[in-house]
Amino acid sequence: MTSDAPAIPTADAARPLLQRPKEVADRVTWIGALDPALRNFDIILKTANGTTYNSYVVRGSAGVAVIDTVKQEFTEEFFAKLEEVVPYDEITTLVLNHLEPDHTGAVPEFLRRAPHVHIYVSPRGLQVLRALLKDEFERYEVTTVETGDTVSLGDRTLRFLTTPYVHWPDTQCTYLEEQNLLFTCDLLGCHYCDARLFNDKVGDFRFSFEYYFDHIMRPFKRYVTEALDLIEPLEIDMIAPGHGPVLRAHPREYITHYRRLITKRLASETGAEKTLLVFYVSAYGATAQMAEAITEGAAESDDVRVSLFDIQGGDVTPFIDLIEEADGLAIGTPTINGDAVRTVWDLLSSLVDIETKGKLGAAFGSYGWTGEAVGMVEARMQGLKMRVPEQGLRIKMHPTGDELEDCRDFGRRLAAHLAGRPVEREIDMSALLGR
Ligand SMILES: Cc1cc2nc3c(=O)[nH]c(=O)nc-3n(C[C@H](O)[C@H](O)[C@H](O)COP(=O)(O)O)c2cc1C
Repeated sequence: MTSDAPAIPTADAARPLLQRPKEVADRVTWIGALDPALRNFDIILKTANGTTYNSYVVRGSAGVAVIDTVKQEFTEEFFAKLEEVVPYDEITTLVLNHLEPDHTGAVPEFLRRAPHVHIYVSPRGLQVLRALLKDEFERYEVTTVETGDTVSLGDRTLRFLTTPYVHWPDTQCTYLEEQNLLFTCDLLGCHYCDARLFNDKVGDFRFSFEYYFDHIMRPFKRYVTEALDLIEPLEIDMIAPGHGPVLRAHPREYITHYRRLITKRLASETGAEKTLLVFYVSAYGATAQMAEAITEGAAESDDVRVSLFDIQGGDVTPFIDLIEEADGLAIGTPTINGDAVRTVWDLLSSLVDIETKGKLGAAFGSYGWTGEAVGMVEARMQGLKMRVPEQGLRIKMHPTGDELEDCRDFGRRLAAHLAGRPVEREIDMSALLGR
């Protein structure tokens, strides 16, 4: 063997990349876990590339902080990495940017091993931490922090930024001042597992980044905007999220891209100020007739643009962008076996991805004898915090000529609600006269 022959790898060195800690910046070390086989996250997300649970150690001259931990099943792997980087008695600080179990699974055991650490969470995080630790909570020193609060590690300073609802109420970001490094937890993260870790080294994760935004951040756009307002003025050399690649190449591009995703709007050709979408399903055409008459009535006003869609048996996901931008939503369904039709439930359940609070909602449909479906759709709309100003319109079997006129009136009233005009109602003289 010549002297320059490759060294025989030791068992340690043979461990796959990132079964070891990895330095991401000067005295900042990644000690997270890779989960390449994961195909479904939080029940709701597809994770074709698996994910990572990112945790970091920051070493200062007078203290060592651990930022977030990992999902419970990766606890041992996490401790193996942590112990390579720092002995427990040197750790002074535990920062929990977000208390969701995928970042706090190792926290109870971590605190048993390092009970002396000082924990920093947001005020809302405190409630979740209490629920996580139960009786053990009282044993630990916990401080709540808000935007502008700092913790000194000697020659390193952690500054906190409260960023609620991205995507849990408790979320915060932590900024390592001396290195312009922002720990964002779920914000600007994504489910993408690649042991090369850095955004300039891993495969193409753009799809995962947008998919994560669409399903995790999009329902909270208002809050994400506030969070971006808070972090944008910072000098940022690196963004270290809780999932997916560490963003060291062009980190600000990712913030800009979030802005683009938040403000994305479809092109509109009309000058109408408000939009109403009418969706329906219909087995025998009765609800379809109602939908057409409602559309006709609503479309009489110039200030509301009305669109009609038959969604029977179809995939509803293409409508989500449209619904997000619409001001109002009317949904028609017959009652079939005491329920609304499945496609209507699909549509309603897919609305969790967008903000529906305050949008106008209305339900209508034909029925034969019990007619529960309309009330169910209304209840769901109310559950989504939509404004439901008109009682749902139900018609027994196929509508008569008069009933079709009722549908047009219903449409006219929906348009008036949307445009902020006075809502005219026909006065029921027989009711007034007590007949
Ligand atoms: C399979 C089936 C089940 C039904 N179940 C109910 C029911 O539980 N309650 C009810 O009020 N009407 C029920 N109906 C009656 C329909 O709601 C009624 O025919 C309605 O007019 C259909 O509207 P469409 O033409 O828009 O589909 C049922 C109809 C079918 C075909």
